[in-house]
Amino acid sequence: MNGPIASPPTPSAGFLTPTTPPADAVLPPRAPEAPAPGSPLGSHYDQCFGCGPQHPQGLRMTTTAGEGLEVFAEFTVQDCHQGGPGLAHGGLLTTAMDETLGSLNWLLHAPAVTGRLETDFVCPVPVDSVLHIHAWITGVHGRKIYSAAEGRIGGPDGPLAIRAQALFIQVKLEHFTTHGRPEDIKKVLDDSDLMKRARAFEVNP
Ligand SMILES: CCCCC/C=C\C/C=C\C/C=C\C/C=C\CCCC(=O)SCCNC(=O)CCNC(=O)[C@H](O)C(C)(C)COP(=O)(O)OP(=O)(O)OC[C@H]1O[C@@H](n2cnc3c(N)ncnc32)[C@H](O)[C@@H]1OP(=O)(O)O
Repeated sequence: MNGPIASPPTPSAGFLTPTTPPADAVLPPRAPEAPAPGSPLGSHYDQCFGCGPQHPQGLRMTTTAGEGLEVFAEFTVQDCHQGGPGLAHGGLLTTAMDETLGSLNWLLHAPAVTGRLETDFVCPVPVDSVLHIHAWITGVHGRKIYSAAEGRIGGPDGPLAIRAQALFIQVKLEHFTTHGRPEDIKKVLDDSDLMKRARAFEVNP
């Protein structure tokens, strides 16, 4: 409590990479293997906190392909998602946005991980609300995939509650096999269904 106030640490170099695409970014065509508009995208990994159907505490979100490079998802805010009394925790709302934005990778057939995710919380989201999320790709530049999303309460035209922009970076499947906990990777490698889903992401040469 005594003595001079320490000066705050400065962010390390490279921290402020934008989530808006550069002028020479492109909007690639939807991958030929991408699920048809209106079809569910499925879960990329059954233990994923966002979409895994086997995750005991997860959000179990499902996402639907839209036209072009867009997807739609719904997230119902439950008792266990509270931050303030009766209100959704902002971090969980961000997770729902991350999950939906990540699902855009199905449309490009490219495994990618979140590099940067920015979220604006526009209004509080009460428990029992259904958040309708719309996410779309705003540009691709090399391995960088830029995207944006909006979440509205109660319906696709409901009040805007949350806005996000993200930068995903394309990776090879080795990203997961190299860095993931070995026993979890082994389970995926030993499960032909899971592997089929993982391979469904790989870009055809
Ligand atoms: C066999 C088992 C498979 C099982 C899995 C199956 C399928 C999974 C496939 C896909 C998943 C699909 C859907 C997922 C849906 C939702 C889930 C939510 C997603 C997440 O929850 S995912 C977890 C959080 N996420 C991370 O855990 C990333 C940690 N991180 C890293 O792993 C590295 O950091 C990496 C790989 C990002 C980059 O590393 P790297 O060595 O490959 O590339 P490098 O550093 O050279 O960067 C190349 C260019 O990107 C720029 N760049 C790099 N990083 C940046 C950053 N953070 N911000 C801004 N710009 C960045 C550089 O500035 C450079 O730009 P430039 O080209 O202009 O120089």
